[in-house]
Amino acid sequence: MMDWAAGKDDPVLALDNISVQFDKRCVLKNVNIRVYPGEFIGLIGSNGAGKSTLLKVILGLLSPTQGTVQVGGPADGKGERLMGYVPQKLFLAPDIPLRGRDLVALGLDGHRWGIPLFSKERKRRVSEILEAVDAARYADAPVGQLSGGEQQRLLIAQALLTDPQILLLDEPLSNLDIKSAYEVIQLVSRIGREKGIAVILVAHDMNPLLGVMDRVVYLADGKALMGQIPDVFRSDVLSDLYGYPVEVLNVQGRIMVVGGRNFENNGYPREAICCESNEVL
Ligand SMILES: Nc1ncnc2c1ncn2[C@@H]1O[C@H](COP(=O)(O)OP(=O)(O)OP(=O)(O)O)[C@@H](O)[C@H]1O
Repeated sequence: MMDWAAGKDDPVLALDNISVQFDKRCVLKNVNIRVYPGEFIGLIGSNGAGKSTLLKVILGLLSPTQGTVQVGGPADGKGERLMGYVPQKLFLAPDIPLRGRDLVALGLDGHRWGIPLFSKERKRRVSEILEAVDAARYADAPVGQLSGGEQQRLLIAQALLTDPQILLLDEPLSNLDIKSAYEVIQLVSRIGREKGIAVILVAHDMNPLLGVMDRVVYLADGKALMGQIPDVFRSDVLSDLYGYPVEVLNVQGRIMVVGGRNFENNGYPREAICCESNEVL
C-alpha cells in the first residue's frame, strides 16, 4: 500500500465542502476529500448513504448545492476526460450484436452514434487494454452471452481506454460471486498501481477490499469520514459520525459495524442541517 500521508504529489481529486440537498433533505453535508495518484479508495456506506450522489458530483453529472470539485490539479481543466467510470450494472440482451471488443471501443467514441470505426491505432489500443484486463480470449464473443465477471472486465477495459487519472467504479462487486469479485478487486488494484491511477470503488461491504484499500471514505447520514481503516473503523469514531452508539466488531478478520442505521426513519438518513464538516483522519 502507498504511503499516502507522505504525498508529495498534488491530489488528482479535491472535494471541498460539498453539500447536496434534495428539496429540504441534506444528502451530503460539507464533505471534504483529497485523493492522490495511485491510491485505492473504498467508498463505503449503507443503502441511501449518498455514495451514488457523491459519484455523480465527482463525475460532474450533479451540481452540488455548495462546495467545489477539482479534478486533475489546478491547471488541468479537462474534467471528465480524466475520469474513467464503470457503471453499476449493464443490461445487455443476449442477442445484442456487439462483441466484447466493440463494447470496449465505445470508451473511445461512445459519445458518437453507431458502432465505432476501427482504425489501426484504435484496434491496437483496444487489443492492448483487453490484454491488460485479461479479457482477450472472449473479446470476439457476443457481450450479451458473457458472464457478469467477464462483462465487468470489459467495462473496466472500456473505462481505462482513455488513460484516466481516476477510475470510478459504482458497486462493481454487487453481482459477482466471491471468486469473480476477488479477481476484479485484484485486477483493479494492480492496474491502478501500475499506471498510477487513483481508484475509487463503491461498496456496501468493505471486507473484500481490506487487503487493497489505502484509505476509506465512510459515509453515514450524509457525513463522511476519510482515513486509514484502523483510524475510521473504531466504535468511538463511528458513534460520533452517526450521532448515536455503534459498535465496530472484528469477527475472524471481518470488520462489522453494528447498529449503524437509523431504522426509526425507514432506514433513510436523518434530516440534518448542512453545517457539519467531515474530518479527514
Ligand atoms: N434526484 C434525487 N432527488 C431526490 N432524492 C434523491 C435524488 N437522488 C438521490 N436521492 C436520495 O438521496 C439519498 C442518497 O441516494 P444515493 O443513491 O446517493 O445513495 P447510495 O448510497 O448510492 O445508495 P445505494 O447503496 O442504495 O445505491 C437517497 O435517500 C435517495 O433517495
